[in-house]
Amino acid sequence: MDIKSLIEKAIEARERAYVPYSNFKVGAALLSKNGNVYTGCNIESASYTPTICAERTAISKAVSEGDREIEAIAVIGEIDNYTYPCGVCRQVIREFGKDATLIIAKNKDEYKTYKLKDLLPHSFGPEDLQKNEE
Ligand SMILES: O=c1ccn([C@H]2C[C@H](O)[C@@H](CO)O2)c(=O)[nH]1
Ligand SMILES: [Zn+2]
Repeated sequence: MDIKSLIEKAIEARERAYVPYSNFKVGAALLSKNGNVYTGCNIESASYTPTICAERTAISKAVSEGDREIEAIAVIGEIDNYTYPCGVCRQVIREFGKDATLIIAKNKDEYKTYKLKDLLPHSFGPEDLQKNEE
């Protein structure tokens, strides 16, 4: 799965966003270390708080299928603008993809790539809790 194909899957998922409140569609496509792709869109709620971002929808699909390791995740929000994952999503990506690559796309041809650690420096993660158990 190349980067462009992953972005195209994120764009397709974006079309399925359920966003009656913000009208801001976001799509994500997660490539697992096993080579599987899981897509996600944001899903809003009339009571607002239960809203789930596109990234976490994709991660929930992967993890609930037993695929726990993120190789890369592509994200696209507003077309022709870069939309970066919110802080909550960065933390959830951290849980399953300490070394993940984030692909932030404007459209199918223009994107930037980052390592999770550069978007969430000095992060707290599962290993930090395990140290406590020793
Ligand atoms: O990276 C992001 C940023 C925002 N949203 C969603 C949440 C909400 O539905 C809408 C506006 O914040 O965009 C995502 O899905 N991913
Ligand atoms: Zn988010």
